[in-house]
Amino acid sequence: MKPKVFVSMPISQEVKDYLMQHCDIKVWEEQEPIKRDDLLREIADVDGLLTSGRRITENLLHHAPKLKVVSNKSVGYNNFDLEAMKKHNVIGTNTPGVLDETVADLAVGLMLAAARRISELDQLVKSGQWTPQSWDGPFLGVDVHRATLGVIGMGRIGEAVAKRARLGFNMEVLYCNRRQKPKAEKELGVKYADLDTLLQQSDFVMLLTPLTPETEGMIGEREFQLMKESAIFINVSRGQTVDEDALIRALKNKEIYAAALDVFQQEPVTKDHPLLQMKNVVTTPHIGSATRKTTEAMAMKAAENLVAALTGKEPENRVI
Ligand SMILES: NC(=O)c1ccc[n+]([C@@H]2O[C@H](COP(=O)([O-])OP(=O)(O)OC[C@H]3O[C@@H](n4cnc5c(N)ncnc54)[C@H](O)[C@@H]3O)[C@@H](O)[C@H]2O)c1
Ligand SMILES: O=C(O)[C@H](O)CO
Repeated sequence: MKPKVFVSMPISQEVKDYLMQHCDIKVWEEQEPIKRDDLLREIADVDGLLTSGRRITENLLHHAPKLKVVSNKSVGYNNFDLEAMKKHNVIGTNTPGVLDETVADLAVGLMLAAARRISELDQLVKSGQWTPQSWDGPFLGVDVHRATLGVIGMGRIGEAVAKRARLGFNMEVLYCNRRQKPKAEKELGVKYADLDTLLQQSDFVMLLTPLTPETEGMIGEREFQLMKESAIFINVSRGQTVDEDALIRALKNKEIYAAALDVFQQEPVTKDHPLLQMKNVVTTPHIGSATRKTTEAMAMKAAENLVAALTGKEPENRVI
C-alpha cells in the first residue's frame, strides 16, 4: 500500500503527478490557507505532510500519530518544533539552494526601492503630486553604487546578494557570519567584520540569517544606535530576528534613514501597524522566493524529499 500524504497548499499538476507515483495524496486546493482544525483533521492518519511553513508543534504531532515526515516547502524551518519532532520520531526536511537567486533579486530590489524611494514616489506620481523639477530637491534619494553593504548571515542567499552588490553595483561588502568564509572573500571580494563594526560602517545593513534562538531579536535598540543615521536597514530573514518596537523608534527618532522589509513579527501584518504608516519604509508580503519558476522548483524539491523519506531513503535536505 502506498503511504498517505497530505499537501497543505495548492501544487502544480507536475508535482502532483510525481507524488502520485509514490504516494496516495490529498491536496488542499484552496488559495485561502487551511485552518488549523481542518489541518489537524486531514493529518489524522497520514504518513507524510508537505507544507509551506505551517507550525509543527507538539500538539499537531499528537493529532497525527502515524506521521513520519514533514517536508517544508521553504528553506527556513523555524516553524518546526525540533524537540517535539525528535520526540515523536518525525523527520523534517527543507528546500535550500533552489531559491537563492530569486530571493537575492528581491533583497537587492528592496535595497534599491528604499534608497531611491521607489514606492513612496510611485504613490506620489499616481496621486497627481508630481511637481516640476523633481530632480532638484524633494525626490532625492541615496546612491547604492559604490556604497557599503553589510550582510548579516553570509549563507547561500547572502552570497548571491554579495555577488550582485559587488559585480553589479561596485559596492564594498562587509559580512558577519557564524564562521568566516575565506573562499567567498577570495572569490567575491567580501570582507569579514564583527557585528558592531559592520553596523557602524555600512550604508545598507541586510539581515539574512535563519531564525534561531540565537538570532531572535538580534537587531534591537543597541544595534540601531550603532548604525549610521543615513543607514538603510533591509530584512529578508524572519520578522522575529528584529525587535520591531526598536525599529519603529529608530525610524521615528531618525537614528536610521529608512527600512525595507519582506518579513514581520506577525504575518500578515495588520493595516494599522506603525511601520506601514511611514513613508520611508518599503514593504513586501514575505515574497522573497515567490516567482513561478522558483516556487515550482521548491515544491518539486519538497516532494522529492518527502518521497525519499517515505520510501526509506535518506532525503537530500534533512534538517532533523
Ligand atoms: N523572505 C523570504 O521570502 C525568504 C526566502 C528564503 C529564505 N529566507 C530566510 O533566509 C534565511 C537564510 O537562508 P539561506 O538559504 O541563505 O541559509 P544559510 O543557512 O545558507 O545561511 C544562513 C547564514 O546565517 C549565518 N548565521 C546564523 N546565525 C548567525 C548569527 N547569529 N550571526 C551571524 N550569522 C549567522 C550562518 O552562518 C549562515 O551562513 C532562511 O533561514 C530564511 O529564514 C527568507
Ligand atoms: O524560508 C523560505 O524559504 C521563505 O521564507 C519562504 O517561506
